[in-house]
Amino acid sequence: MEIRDLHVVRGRHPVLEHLDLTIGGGVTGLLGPSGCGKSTLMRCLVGVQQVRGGTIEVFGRPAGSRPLRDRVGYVTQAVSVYHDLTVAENLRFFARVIGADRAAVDRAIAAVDLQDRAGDVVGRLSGGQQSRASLAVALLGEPDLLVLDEPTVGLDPVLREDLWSLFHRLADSGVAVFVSSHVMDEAERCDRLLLMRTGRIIADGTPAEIKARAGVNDVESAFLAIVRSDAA
Ligand SMILES: Nc1ncnc2c1ncn2[C@@H]1O[C@H](COP(=O)(O)OP(=O)(O)OP(=O)(O)O)[C@@H](O)[C@H]1O
Repeated sequence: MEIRDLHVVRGRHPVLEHLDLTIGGGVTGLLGPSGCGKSTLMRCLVGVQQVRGGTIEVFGRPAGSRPLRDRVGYVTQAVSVYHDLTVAENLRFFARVIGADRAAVDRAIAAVDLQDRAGDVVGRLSGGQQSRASLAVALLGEPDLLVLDEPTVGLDPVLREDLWSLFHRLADSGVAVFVSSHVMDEAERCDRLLLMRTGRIIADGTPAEIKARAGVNDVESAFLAIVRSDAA
């Protein structure tokens, strides 16, 4: 994925200013405080954000273009499955929409480890299970890129851990996973970490590299140190 000179204005304010970024395989984490532009950047990658300037290419095609429809999965912050349908009913419904077969439904449910709850109505599942059901929908088309906007928000540490393990299993199977979070302790789970602040990427590297560069032991301190040296 190649982003060049991306410029986005939302409302009256510039949100992303001349952003350049290349994203590859593995689990890439986008971390930064609320409002820094993470969702906006993700919306650009999936091609649903109006941009003022710049280019965004995914697998060599313009973001959002037709050939990418099955290749990019996107999970927004809101749970995007029907609460009054079961997990399996949701998956079968979305499979019909995108033309995926029955086997894809079973594979997606298995990938998020919801086989035991496939017959349960989504509204009666836990938050983490609901997030996994949304993720299963995104997996239906067997995407090569998964864009996940704060998928672990509001989940307890055990469920967050489960989801991160799932992201790594997906990445190991060849899916590029691009995931945002504003929880700094999740940073350690990323293969590559992008720290974002007010529409700019202020650090880019493995968690170990970023900590070493800042001379600190945790990503939160690294973030603060980088912000301070940036301001100085
Ligand atoms: N629909 C909108 N219209 C105008 N401005 C918007 C809109 N959505 C977001 N913004 C602004 O764009 C900026 C970036 O928002 P964005 O949602 O990308 O941030 P974020 O880092 O994803 O935040 P969060 O972690 O809270 O989801 C914010 O200043 C926000 O106020």
